[in-house]
Amino acid sequence: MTVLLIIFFAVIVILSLLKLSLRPPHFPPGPRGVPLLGYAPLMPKKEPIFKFMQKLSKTYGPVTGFYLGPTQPFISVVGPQAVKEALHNNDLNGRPTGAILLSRTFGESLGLIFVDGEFWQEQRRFTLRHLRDLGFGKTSIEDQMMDEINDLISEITATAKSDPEHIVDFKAIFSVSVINILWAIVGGKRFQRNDPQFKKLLDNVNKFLESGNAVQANLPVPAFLVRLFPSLPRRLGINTELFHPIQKFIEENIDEHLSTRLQAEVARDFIDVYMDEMEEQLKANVSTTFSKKQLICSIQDLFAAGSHTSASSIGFAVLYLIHYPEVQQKMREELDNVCGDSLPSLAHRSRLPYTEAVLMEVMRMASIAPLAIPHRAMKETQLQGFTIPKGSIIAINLDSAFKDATVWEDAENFRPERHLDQNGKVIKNDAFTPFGIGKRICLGEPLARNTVFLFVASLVKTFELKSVSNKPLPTLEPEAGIILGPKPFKAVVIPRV
Ligand code: HEM
Repeated sequence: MTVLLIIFFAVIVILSLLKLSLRPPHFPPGPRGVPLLGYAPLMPKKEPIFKFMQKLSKTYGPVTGFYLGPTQPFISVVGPQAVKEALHNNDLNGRPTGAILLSRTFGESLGLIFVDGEFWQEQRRFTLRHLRDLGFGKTSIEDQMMDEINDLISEITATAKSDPEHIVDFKAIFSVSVINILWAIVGGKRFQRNDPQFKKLLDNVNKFLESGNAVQANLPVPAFLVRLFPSLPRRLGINTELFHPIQKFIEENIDEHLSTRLQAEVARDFIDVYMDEMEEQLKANVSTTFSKKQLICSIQDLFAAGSHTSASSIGFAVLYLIHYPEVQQKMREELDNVCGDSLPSLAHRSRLPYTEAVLMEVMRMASIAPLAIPHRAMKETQLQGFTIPKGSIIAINLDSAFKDATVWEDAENFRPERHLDQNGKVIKNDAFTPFGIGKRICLGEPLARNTVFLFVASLVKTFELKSVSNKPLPTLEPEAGIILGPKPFKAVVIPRV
């Protein structure tokens, strides 16, 4: 083993020296790193990576290139034009396959997020089709959403009433509601808001997404080292062990589905649909991408991508509305005019342009997925006139497009009106792509949009949300991480009569 390690390190020293001096022709400009480790050790530890990359672009331009470790090219894409070009370039549709990331999924390329090629296409197409059939983004799931919203409203009302100042703690309050909507489609079950086991699982997802960064996750650590030292990803800031209890929970649910499924019974949810397909393909004896492990990892990905993102968006909306009470009031007036005495529904949505504009502005300002999810060059390709080598990791800075001064007037200010034309109709700016664009666009976009709309609109219709008197306004600065969430905050909640 010692000999193996010495040979391994000798090879990477040589490769590193070669790479640092010999960048491929037309490689994007960027900083040089140190031998062996590339630019990784020079990256800031405290500053958010997406902000640091925006700073680099001021020196090197919209496409910056450097090496992580001795052999891994890393490309940072900043600004609306470069971001759009990168997202539409199908050669950049791959995902990183490094051993650190794979340790999330049993050391294999499984799931929906960190897979690519034909495997990804088949699994994504199947998942999207069946989640849609089961209610994703459709009004058929609206009743379920409204149950969750009513449940949340009851809890917030009870908490506000039990406090003499009507103060409610908004820490992690939305996650269970949001995941219950997803889980109704995937696993056909609902969890109690205070179920400690379920809360712990969601907490693990949040911890994972709030730790680590796009650079550490892609350090080119060889798989044998991760196998030898399973805690290595955690030590490098990517705590993939947090997913172990989630995988166990998902597997138990799949087993329960198998044991309770009656012959000829129609599929109850996504787990049933998936297991049916798997069985059929196994019976037909064809080579298949379907497996129980893949189902566990797909559900894990839906969990990871779907809970913290939607919950953070709702949390940020509440936070911005506390900071901008006049916006909150204007939104409430529109909701009262259009919805009368009832809670907002999806049918009202097209008649609520101001509410829509507020939600768009929250997503622009909060920019919860500032670097999208890293892409990978499937083959050598061109971006903004530069050559991107095969295998490069691409960090696409969505946040930079949301704040670009050439596209947005007073970009740093919260101003929902910017999303409306003179007639008060919603307008869509090309640079505003919170769910990404192109083939890798967010798989949960319709569900997320409906969820965030119904929750925020219902909260504003039901409550007046205010800052706590004699306390500074809660910060709008996000909790750092791969996905940005609001820092824990409290607000005064006055139920409207
Ligand atoms: C407000 C909430 C959400 C936002 C802002 C958001 C944003 C994003 C973004 C920016 C990407 C990466 C696009 C790229 O790499 O180019 C993504 C991917 C993804 N999202 Fe979402 N998302 C949200 C909610 C959800 C929900 C609710 C689900 C599932 C239930 C979901 C599932 C996924 C999946 C599976 C991917 C990977 C798609 C692929 O690689 O093919 N997301 N999302």
